[in-house]
Amino acid sequence: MKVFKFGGASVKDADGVKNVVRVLKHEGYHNTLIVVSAMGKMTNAFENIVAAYCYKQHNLNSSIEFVRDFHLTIINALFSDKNNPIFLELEITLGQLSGFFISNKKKDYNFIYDQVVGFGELLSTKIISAYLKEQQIENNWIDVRDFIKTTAHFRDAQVNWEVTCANISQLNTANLYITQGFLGATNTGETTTLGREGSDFSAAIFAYCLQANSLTIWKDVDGVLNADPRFFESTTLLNQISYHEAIEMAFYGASVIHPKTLKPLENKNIPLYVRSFYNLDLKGTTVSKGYDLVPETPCFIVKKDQILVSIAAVDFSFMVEHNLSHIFKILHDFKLKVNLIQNSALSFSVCIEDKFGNFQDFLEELTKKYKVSYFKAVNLYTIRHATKKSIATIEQKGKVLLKQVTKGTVQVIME
Ligand SMILES: Nc1ncnc2c1ncn2[C@@H]1O[C@H](COP(=O)(O)OP(=O)(O)O)[C@@H](O)[C@H]1O
Ligand SMILES: N[C@@H](CC(=O)OP(=O)(O)O)C(=O)O
Repeated sequence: MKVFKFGGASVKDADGVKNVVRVLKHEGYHNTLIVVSAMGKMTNAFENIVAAYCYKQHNLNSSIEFVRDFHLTIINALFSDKNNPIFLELEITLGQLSGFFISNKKKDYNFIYDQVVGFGELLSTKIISAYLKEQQIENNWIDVRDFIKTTAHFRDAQVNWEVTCANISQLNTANLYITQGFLGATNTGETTTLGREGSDFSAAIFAYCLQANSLTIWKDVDGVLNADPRFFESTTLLNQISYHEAIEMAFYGASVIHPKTLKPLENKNIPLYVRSFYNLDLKGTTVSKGYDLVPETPCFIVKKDQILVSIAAVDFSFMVEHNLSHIFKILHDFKLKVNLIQNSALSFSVCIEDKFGNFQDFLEELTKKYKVSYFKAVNLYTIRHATKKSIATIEQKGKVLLKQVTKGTVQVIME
């Protein structure tokens, strides 16, 4: 069996959905399970619905209307028969969302978030499944929440591998299935999510439990490149990457593959293909056992909008274990993601990402005990397989605030 994953970018409009059919016809679609994300940027739109409901940040009805219009435009373009059941299905699904708001008694933001954003994947898969049927491609729509079982850590649920694999192994590998990325469920049936951009991971879970022959992630780029083409003018396609190299790249922030995707594949030696959904003749990138990097070339990863914080003790005492463990506890308490650390005798620098908007509260807590200075909106560049020339390319972009060199990897924070 093979597993395909189509992300939001590949199904952002009606042409994207038509292109899924083209891919399936080109590649063959028996013995295949397809994992799909919410269409385009719909997860962000559902986040706005959550904010409207929880914080009254937007108007709830108009936020839901926006999502409804977006999907309606797509199905209007896909289905000429306006009696197709998908039109009713859209209303029923959005009715379930409104029903949740009426019946919900819980105040937990993370719980509410997961119950709401999951509708993005439910809608995208229902629409694609209906369109495949319309195109005479018989397929089985399955609800991933019956298969991937997780802990109740809403927004960052951990997979219960044993139960999940037992569920998934019930699938008939001769069929074509379509299911949702990003979602799971607790054993009492509440929807959970695996973390933003987690659909790659969902696809890897299916590949692992099905002992699939391969996982293919279809992208709007030719494969994994040596840099994000949005930020670098000239890039090189990487033909082959080892699991280990890919894990390192994803860990440092190469957003083309979600970091959790690779380990399950490596454990069962399942190759990952990253291919262009535009150009089906290209081979793309293979991530597998074997050469680390072909061609061997410096790889650039950029993380934007970071904060560089320098911390020193007020009494000029050394920054050693007890200070550091205290600082890490505060970082953890405020859910700040640490992307780089560097320390000297008297100061400790940390490059952080403030995903949840907690930086001001963190600062207040930290300044009770430490002298703190910081630079906001800095960029963190990581160069794997760095050469003198590649480092110079980055350093000429502006002022270097911090540089760290470890074997083969150079990290530079630029103002
Ligand atoms: N090293 C890289 N190689 C290729 N693409 C990259 C890389 N790093 C970041 N990207 C970006 O990842 C994008 C594809 O990922 P994404 O938009 O999240 O797709 P999807 O919605 O299908 O998951 C590309 O358009 C590209 O800008
Ligand atoms: N829709 C979810 C999950 C996901 O992985 O999406 P994508 O495959 O489009 O990155 C998100 O946007 O976070």
